[in-house]
Amino acid sequence: MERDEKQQHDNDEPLFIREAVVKELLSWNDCVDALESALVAATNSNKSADKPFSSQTPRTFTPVPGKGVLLSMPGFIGNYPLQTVTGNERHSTLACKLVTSFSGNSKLNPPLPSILATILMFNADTGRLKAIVDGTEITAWRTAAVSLVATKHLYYSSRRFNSSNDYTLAICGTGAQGRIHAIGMLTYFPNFFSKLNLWNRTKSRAVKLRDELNKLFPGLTIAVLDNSTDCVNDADVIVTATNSSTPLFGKNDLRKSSVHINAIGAGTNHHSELALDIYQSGSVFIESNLGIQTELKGIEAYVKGEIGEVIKDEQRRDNSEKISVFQSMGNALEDGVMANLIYQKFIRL
Ligand SMILES: NC(=O)C1=CN([C@@H]2O[C@H](COP(=O)(O)OP(=O)(O)OC[C@H]3O[C@@H](n4cnc5c(N)ncnc54)[C@H](OP(=O)(O)O)[C@@H]3O)[C@@H](O)[C@H]2O)C=CC1
Ligand SMILES: O=C(O)C1=NCCCC1
Repeated sequence: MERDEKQQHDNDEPLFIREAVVKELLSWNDCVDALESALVAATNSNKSADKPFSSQTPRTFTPVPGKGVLLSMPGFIGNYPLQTVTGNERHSTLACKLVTSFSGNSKLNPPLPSILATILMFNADTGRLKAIVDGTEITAWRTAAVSLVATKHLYYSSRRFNSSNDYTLAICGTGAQGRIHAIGMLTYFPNFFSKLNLWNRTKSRAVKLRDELNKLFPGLTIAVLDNSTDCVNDADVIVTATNSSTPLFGKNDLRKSSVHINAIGAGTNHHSELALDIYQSGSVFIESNLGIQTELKGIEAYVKGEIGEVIKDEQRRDNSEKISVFQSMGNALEDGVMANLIYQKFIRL
């Protein structure tokens, strides 16, 4: 099957990379490295011979009344470094992700993921369609891996040599994103977290995830909490991944002196999961300024900078502040580099 697919590609027909193959080719270290490139490129829109750069328009939202929404996410990333089996090479990628969000899918029998995606890759010199890559698993992994990048640069790197790694991770919302964030955090930062707190509106789903994680990470203490405030109370690193349109917790619910939050979910908007006092007292970082005017409309907080600037060390968390927030929205550049990472691995299989 795979040989046939590659044969087609040799005849200049677009390649199709299906979900099962994508899953086999994903790894956390590769994802984090590739996404750091995308996030750095997001900070630079000027064509450059030696630096990564990008070109992007805001994504569009086509509502399907009462059901869901279709997003189209085009983006170009130029001259970015990507590690492949043949070494560290420079790449340029033109891609467009089409992604649907239908929150009722979990109630279907059998259930479907709420977020389903396809990524179209084009030849960046001619515009010709080069590959169609299943984007559902890529969307799940890349969203979690961008949170890993934010957590690494805003929290982990200044603590990784501490002698006692007894940090607590809290996950509010144990759907597809909560699950993959738990697996990503515990795999990419090994032995950093000694405890995991889980909370979900429907408790049985948190219990199911606890049972799965107990097998994957023996020795880790995992607690399932009855409410979101108890879940975050003793946490050092927090992930929120729900459709909640009202805040899950506020600043007074956090006991630790230094806390990093990755806010992933989108309820009414992308900043409805956290109370206003968290945004107003913390350092807030985003993926790209492009999203501020459109998708962070109404956020009553000062956004300190883009994660790409933190990676380049041009922006930092102010460690005198108790809280840092990575306000995730999702960005087409991330999907472009991820599709290319999978494409490059696939053609060398
Ligand atoms: N930032 C980004 O790049 C991305 C963001 N997302 C967003 O992340 C969120 C989670 O996505 P995903 O995990 O794929 O979706 P799932 O459908 O798999 O999970 C949804 C989760 O949200 C919970 N939830 C739904 N409504 C509420 C509510 N009113 N209050 C509290 N919890 C609620 C569900 O709880 P229950 O089990 O009780 O139904 C479940 O835990 C979504 O908002 C999605 O749009 C997704 C992909 C990328
Ligand atoms: O970036 C994405 O992909 C998504 N972002 C918001 C919710 C739907 C998927």
